[in-house]
Amino acid sequence: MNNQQQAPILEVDQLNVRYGSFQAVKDVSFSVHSGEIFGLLGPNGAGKTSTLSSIEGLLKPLSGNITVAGFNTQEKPLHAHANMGVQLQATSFQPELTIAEIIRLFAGIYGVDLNNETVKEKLVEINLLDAAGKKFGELSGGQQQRVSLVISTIHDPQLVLLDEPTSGLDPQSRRQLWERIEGIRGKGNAVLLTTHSMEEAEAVCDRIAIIDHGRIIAINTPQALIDLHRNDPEVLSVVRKGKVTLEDVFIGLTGRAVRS
Ligand SMILES: Nc1ncnc2c1ncn2[C@@H]1O[C@H](COP(=O)(O)OP(=O)(O)OP(=O)(O)O)[C@@H](O)[C@H]1O
Repeated sequence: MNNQQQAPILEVDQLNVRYGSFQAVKDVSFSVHSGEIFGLLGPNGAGKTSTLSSIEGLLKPLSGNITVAGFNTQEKPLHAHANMGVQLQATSFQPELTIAEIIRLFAGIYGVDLNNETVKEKLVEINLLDAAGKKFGELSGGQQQRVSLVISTIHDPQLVLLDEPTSGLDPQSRRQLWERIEGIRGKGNAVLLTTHSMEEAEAVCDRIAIIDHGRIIAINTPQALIDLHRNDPEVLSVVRKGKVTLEDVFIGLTGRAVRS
């Protein structure tokens, strides 16, 4: 049985999010399966973070159902949360704590028993063993991202949620992070990420959803989206170097206008 036939690890059904009178997410439905990296792509303000925050339980949606590992996030939030890992922003970490202290602290929060040897293994995993005693605030952006990713997976969750995990990283750090994200998939777990990078979406995502003005306008593999839309007049009108790319399809589908 392939993973698409199993029950999805994440199911978002008819999600609607409203801020006051403004509806940011409109009838969004999609599912993510074990062993899959799924990307949410969309212009600024499209509703990606609102969707992610609803899954994480940080935002109460107007309507819709979300299940994680079979648990409804509103009815069984603790069970749902136990099965997800959320990448925290750098500002969520106390800058005066060392990396080793942060790993121990979050292991405690997640109820994971780490001894000195397993903390060391985590540090080796993110190439930061030599920096174990460094304060978080002294790390580079790339190093902070690596710490943040290891924290989000410390309890080996079945679903990992990453909001623009590689923004601001140099190509080397970005590649390294891609490999770590692929490592999560390699263990049979699932990743839902948001990104503005079409290169990233093509390189690591098995499937992507393009979201615009709060609605999903396409879901497919990156290659299938290119193949399906390569002859659309809107796509052809934005092709730059003769070969249709995912970015051409994205701009063809979402329009050229810069969002506020
Ligand atoms: N707390 C809030 N109150 C009012 N409006 C909000 C709030 N948070 C988000 N919005 C609006 O909802 C819409 C969707 O925002 P969201 O952050 O989900 O988009 P996004 O796709 O993640 O954008 P970006 O790529 O810029 O991060 C935007 O128009 C935004 O201005």
